[in-house]
Amino acid sequence: MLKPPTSLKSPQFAAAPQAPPPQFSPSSSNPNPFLGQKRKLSNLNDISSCSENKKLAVEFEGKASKSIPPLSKTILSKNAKFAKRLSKRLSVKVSRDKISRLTQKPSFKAIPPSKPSQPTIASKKPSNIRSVPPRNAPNSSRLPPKQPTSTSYKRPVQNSTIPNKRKIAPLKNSKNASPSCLTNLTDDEAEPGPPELPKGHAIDFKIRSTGYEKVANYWKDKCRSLKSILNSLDSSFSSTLSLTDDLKNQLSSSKKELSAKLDSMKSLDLKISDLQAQIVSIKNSNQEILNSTISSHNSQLATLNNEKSALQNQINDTQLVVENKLQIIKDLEENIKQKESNIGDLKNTLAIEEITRRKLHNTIQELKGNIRVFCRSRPIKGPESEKSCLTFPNNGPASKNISITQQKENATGQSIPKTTDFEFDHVFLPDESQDVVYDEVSQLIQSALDGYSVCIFAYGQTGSGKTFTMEGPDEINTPSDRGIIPRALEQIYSETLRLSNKGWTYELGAQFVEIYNEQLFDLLCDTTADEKSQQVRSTRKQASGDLQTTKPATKIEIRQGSDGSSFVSGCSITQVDSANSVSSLLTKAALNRRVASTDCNERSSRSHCVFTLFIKGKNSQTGESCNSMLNLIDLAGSERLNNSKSTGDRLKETQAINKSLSSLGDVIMALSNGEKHIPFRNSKLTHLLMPSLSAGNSKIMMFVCVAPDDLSSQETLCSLRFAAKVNNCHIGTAKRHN
Ligand SMILES: Nc1ncnc2c1ncn2[C@@H]1O[C@H](COP(=O)(O)OP(=O)(O)OP(=O)(O)O)[C@@H](O)[C@H]1O
Repeated sequence: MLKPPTSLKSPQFAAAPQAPPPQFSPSSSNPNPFLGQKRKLSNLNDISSCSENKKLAVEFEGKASKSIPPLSKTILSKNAKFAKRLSKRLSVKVSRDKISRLTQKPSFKAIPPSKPSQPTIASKKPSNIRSVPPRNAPNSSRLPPKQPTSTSYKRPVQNSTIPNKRKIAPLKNSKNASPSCLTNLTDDEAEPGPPELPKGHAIDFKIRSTGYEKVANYWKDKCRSLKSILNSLDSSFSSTLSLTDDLKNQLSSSKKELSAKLDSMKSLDLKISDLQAQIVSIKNSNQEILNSTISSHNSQLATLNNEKSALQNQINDTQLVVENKLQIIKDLEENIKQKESNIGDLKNTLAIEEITRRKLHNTIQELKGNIRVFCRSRPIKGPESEKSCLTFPNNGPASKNISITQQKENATGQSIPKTTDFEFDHVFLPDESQDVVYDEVSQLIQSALDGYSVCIFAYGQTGSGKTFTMEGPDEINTPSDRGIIPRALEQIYSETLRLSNKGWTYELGAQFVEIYNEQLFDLLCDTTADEKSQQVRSTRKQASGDLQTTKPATKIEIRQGSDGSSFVSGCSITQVDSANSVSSLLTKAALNRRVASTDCNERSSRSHCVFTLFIKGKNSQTGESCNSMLNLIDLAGSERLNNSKSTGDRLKETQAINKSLSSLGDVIMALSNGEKHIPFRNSKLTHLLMPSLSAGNSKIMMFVCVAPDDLSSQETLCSLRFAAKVNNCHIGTAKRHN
């Protein structure tokens, strides 16, 4: 809030126009009526201006005093100071002291013409109006010395008062005149007016006129300075008015802002009331939710308490049941102890029964013959399908007969079919699966686990199905494709696990030897392919008589032990202690055999493969033990030398094969005939199989594999004749090896 300028409220400001002395009123005695009239007009203007200023000051004080900016405040302050000074000059110094002195001069009558009273006035002029000295005022220093006043002269005080009162009266009634202004004028009226000048006195008149002229000039200057002051005041008031207008504008804008604020306040009040209503509604809804939640929780709590009591009842019941069960368990434990003792007895009985079973099984095998010959014909291939030399009389599930028909020329040169019939322990038809074949073999495998040495041969010409029967096809897609060797290994391994429940523990060691050109090769060795290839090349050169071998082959030899038993030195034996080891060793053997076949043409057909499984078992319960061998032999092709028309290396291969096959026949015949000397050492094959083929030690099974095509009829016939010869052998009962 800005305060209005205090100077504008001062009563002295309004007193400024009261300066004119009362002695200048128009009077009939005034020798210069023009000057008196001018003085009157000037006083009126001053008073009017004073009233106007007062009016503006009051207006300013009433309306715009509350918001004057600092600049206008400064201007007003300056104006106020100036007005204050002006008021002092006019009201105090001029209107009272100076003018009264001028009017109280001694009577002109008493004053000599050479001593006018004007110098006295000039010498006592106030310092503050020094800036406007009367132009004709004589210098006080040059004034003549003061003349003594005449005693005859008296100042007519009351006469001079009346005209002044008459002149000021309208100002009293002026609407804008301030009380202080009127008061000052009244005080001046109380002073005595100027003495009337004596008439007809030339010298006095001259003196008086000179004095009046000086006073008039003095007041003229005063009026001019007052007018200039008045002009400056007008300009300052005009600026104040413009400021007032600005303030009015600001006030109106503030009013607008205030109304806008009021409107926003109203809207805020509305929002607040809405929010309060929302709060109340939310409080109510939350209270409802809380109440519902509390009630639901209370109901849940009640339910849980019911469940808890029910569970407590169940626990009590369960504890009773548990106590009963514990009692039952005690009874059962006693029963178990009793049963365990019974089981021990039964185990002993079972072991005895197992011994009995083995004996019976062996009896059955002996009744079947310790040399058994099975015949298996492979299926007819595409080009051979037109004609087959084989027929199967008494075709059935247990067929034993097979017939081969050949075209023979009679004495007259006519082609006459000639059929030769053979009977074996079992004849497998071409479409019979590997499973059916293995069913007949598995009983003999069981004999190997029971402690008997077993030899299973696959004999036949090349391409008749020997490898298919012993190992399976080249690509085994399903377990049913597998041949005798993988199935036998699997059976023995699983059987050792089963027999472990009966106290048996077994050690299984596998050996896989290839006999090529009367040389032994280890198919389970870790020899690299290069070493194997070198080994094979060396063997081929040795076989062909070229002694300049670059690297000697790894020597695998059959040696005689101190106890007379033979064994293979330098050949690795792989422990079979898991199902994985069974498959991995067969994979390794097939890989080694394939590498050898690459360097030696058709080697797989020209070599014997002997898989030997060494079985050592011990029964911790019965104290029994067993030590046996299972030999699974895939023989080389049995082509006749004359028919093969081989030459060179192939001829030597054929000769070596025939030699070993005939040695095998000779050994079997010798065993059958009961001869004292069995020619095991005539070939590497029979020498290798000597421990298994020794008299009375083995169970022998031979698969004679035949091809059904006409072109192979002669070789098929030879194979069937060899098998029939073996089938007629009786090598006595096999001995069990403990
Ligand atoms: N019973 C059978 N059923 C189906 N296919 C057979 C059967 N026997 C043999 N074969 C197939 O006949 C072909 C020759 O068989 P395999 O190689 O076993 O004869 P092999 O007598 O071992 O010959 P090699 O003496 O040359 O080794 C193979 O393709 C084989 O899959």
